[in-house]
Amino acid sequence: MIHIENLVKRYGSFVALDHLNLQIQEGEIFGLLGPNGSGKTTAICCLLALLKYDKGQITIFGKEMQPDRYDIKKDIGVVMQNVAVFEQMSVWENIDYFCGLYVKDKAKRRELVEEAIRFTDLEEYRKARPKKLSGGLLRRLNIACGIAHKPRLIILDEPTVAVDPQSRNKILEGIQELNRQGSTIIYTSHYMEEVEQICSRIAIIDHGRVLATGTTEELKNMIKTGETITIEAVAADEHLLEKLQTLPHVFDISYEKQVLKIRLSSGRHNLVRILNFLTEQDISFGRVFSELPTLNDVFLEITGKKLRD
Ligand SMILES: Nc1ncnc2c1ncn2[C@@H]1O[C@H](COP(=O)(O)OP(=O)(O)OP(=O)(O)O)[C@@H](O)[C@H]1O
Repeated sequence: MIHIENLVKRYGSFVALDHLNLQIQEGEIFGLLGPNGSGKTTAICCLLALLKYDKGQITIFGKEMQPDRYDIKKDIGVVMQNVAVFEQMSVWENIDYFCGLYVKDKAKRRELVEEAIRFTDLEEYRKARPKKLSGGLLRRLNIACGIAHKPRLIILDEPTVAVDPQSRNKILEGIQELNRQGSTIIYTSHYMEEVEQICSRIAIIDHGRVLATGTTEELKNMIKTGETITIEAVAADEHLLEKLQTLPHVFDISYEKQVLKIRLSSGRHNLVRILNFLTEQDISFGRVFSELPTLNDVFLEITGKKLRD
């Protein structure tokens, strides 16, 4: 559905997109995951031909994207990071206005507006003006305005930033429902948990480049970490840490404030082996837990830094 090839965007001498490549298939919830400033919004703005770029090619629905390709744009719904609604209009009127840019038939539009209101759970606020709404409700209104016309492609740029947990869950459930109803979704975020929860495929980006693409499972399989074992309240010395380092599958150990973190490549019986070893050495310990890799581990291994750095 979307091909982005070798996209380069510079702001003056600063390279915001550095030969970015993306392929998005129809029916996906595609996550663009990257830290603040990695180029997500710039990529979206180039994709929509809202920004000129220096190099590269973009096709959407098999057609080359240009600023005046309204035949492409009419099938796209966009929810940008900053809420953009009219203060002087009610919730209902705002959604009706934006939907009216695409749907001229009044009866059909009424149906679509009602559906968008139900969908974002804004029924009791339909007559309210935006300034009476909380941050979370305002974001839901912003989403309703972007999706009411039921576009084939929906692009959401960090729709859950600064949103309360209740609204956040509603937004995430809503996105999955839109996808089930047939829309392809592009979802940008720097929250790895959200991306992991809803996206069928993910591109990890940093410094305007795609570092890795795949399903969550595929991304996790690309890295060395298969399991992280954390052991609390353990008194370890250099000697013990050195011995632990020689156990099978162990490739990284950190020890701070009596908390031992051991990263291992995948393998069977890792946890049992570590605990047996500590018992043999007569080392006491507190809580123990083993975690499978997260997208943060993927990001950490690929870039050497945490996603929220
Ligand atoms: N108009 C501009 N002029 C100069 N630099 C810009 C401009 N817009 C963005 N940038 C820079 O380009 C880089 C990419 O920004 P962009 O907003 O695309 O990142 P992002 O991943 O969407 O981050 P965020 O989550 O903070 O929005 C950042 O370093 C940003 O400071």
